[in-house]
Amino acid sequence: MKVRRAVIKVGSSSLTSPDGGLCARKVSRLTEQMVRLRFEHGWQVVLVSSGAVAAGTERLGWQRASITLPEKQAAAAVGQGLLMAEYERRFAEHGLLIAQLLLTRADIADRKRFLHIRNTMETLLQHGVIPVVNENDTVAVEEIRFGDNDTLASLVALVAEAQLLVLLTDIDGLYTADPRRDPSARRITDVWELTPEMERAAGGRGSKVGTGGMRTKLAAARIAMESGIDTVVASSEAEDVLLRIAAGEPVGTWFHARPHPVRGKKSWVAYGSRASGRILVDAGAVEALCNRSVSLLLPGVTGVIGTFQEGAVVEIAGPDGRVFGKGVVNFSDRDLRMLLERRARGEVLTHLQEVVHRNDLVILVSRSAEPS
Ligand SMILES: Nc1ncnc2c1ncn2[C@@H]1O[C@H](COP(=O)(O)OP(=O)(O)O)[C@@H](O)[C@H]1O
Ligand SMILES: N[C@@H](CCC(=O)OP(=O)(O)O)C(=O)O
Repeated sequence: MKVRRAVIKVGSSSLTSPDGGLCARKVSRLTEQMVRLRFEHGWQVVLVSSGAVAAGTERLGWQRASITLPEKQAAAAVGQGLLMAEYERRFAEHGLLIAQLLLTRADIADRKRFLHIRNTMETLLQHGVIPVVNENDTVAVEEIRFGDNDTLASLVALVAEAQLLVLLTDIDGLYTADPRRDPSARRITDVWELTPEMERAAGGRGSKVGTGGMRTKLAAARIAMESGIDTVVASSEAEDVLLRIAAGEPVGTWFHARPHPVRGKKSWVAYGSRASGRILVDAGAVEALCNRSVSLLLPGVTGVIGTFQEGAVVEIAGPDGRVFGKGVVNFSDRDLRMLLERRARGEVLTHLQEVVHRNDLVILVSRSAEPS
C-alpha cells in the first residue's frame, strides 16, 4: 500500500499524565514522529487529537468523576487552547505550521459543509500545514455529536481521502477480549473482515480519560475499510510506533481495506450523511439494486417513511423492513406519496420514474456499517 496521506488519531490517555494534564513527553514523542513521517516519508499528515476535556479539567482543578455537561464543555474550551499551544510549539520547532479544525457530526452530514471542510483540508495540506482536528465539544449536543474521536477520525479520513488511518491508544491492538478483564486474551494482528465475534470482544474504555474503548475503534475501522482505507490500531507508547507503521512492520492490529470499496460521493452518502427518511421497496427492487448497478425506479417503490425534500439522503429498505442501501432521492416525500397514489389509480407514469439515480445510490455492504 502506498501512503501519501494519513490520518493519525491520538486518544486522551496517549497525551495525558495519570492526573489528566497534558504530558509534554508523550506529546513530543508523537510530534517528533509525525515530523519524520512528513520529511522522511513525504507523508501528508492530518492529526485528530483528543485530550481537550482531560487537559482542561486538570487545569481548572476540577474532578472528572463528578463533572456536569456544561463543565465538561467549558473544560474542553480551556483544554483545546492548551492542546493547540503545545502542538504549535512542538511543530514550530521543525518549521511546521498547524491549523485547528473543530467539527461536529452535523458538519459532516451536511453535503455543503462537508465540501467546505474538504476544500479547506486540501488547501492546508497543499500548503504543508498540519490540520489538527477535534470535535467541537462546546457546541456538540447529543443529536449532533460524534461522541468519540475514533468515529470522527474515520470520517476525517474520508474528507482527506487518506490511504491510512492510525488510531493510537493505550493498548497495542484489538484483542480476542478486553485484556484488562481477561488475561488469556490474545492480540489479533490482521483483520480482513470484521466478524461478530470481534464486535462482541470489543469492550468499553480502558482509562478514566478514554471514550468509547475498542468498540468505537472497530466502528471507525469498518467505515475506513469499506471506504478503501487501511486502519491500524496500535499503542502510542510503543517505540517509534508511527515510523514502524510507515515501514510496514507488523505493529498493533492492521485492518485491511476492502478490495472493491465505496468511494467518492458514495462514501459520504454511506457513512457521512444522515438519512432524513426511508423508502420501502419490493423484492424485485432489492434483487436489482443489490446485484446490478441500476437506479431505483418508481415501480419498485412500495412505501415512504418520514419527511424529506428532493436531494435529501434516504435509507432504502426491503420487504423485511431491513435497510440495505442509502441514496440521494429525486423527489420529496410528498411528491413520492402522490406518485404512488396516482400509480395505484392506474395512471402510467413513464416520465417520473427515477427515484434514486444509481450514481447516488450505495448498497451498505454490512448492516452495522450504517451510520444511523
Ligand atoms: N477486545 C479489546 N481489545 C483491546 N482493548 C480493548 C478491548 N475491549 C476493550 N478494550 C479497551 O479499550 C481501551 C482503549 O480505548 P479508550 O480507553 O477509548 O482509549 P483512547 O482514549 O485511546 O481512545 C483499552 O485500554 C482496553 O481496555
Ligand atoms: N473531544 C474529546 C475527546 C473524545 C474522545 O473520543 O476521547 P478518546 O477516547 O480519548 O479519543 C476531547 O478532546 O477531550
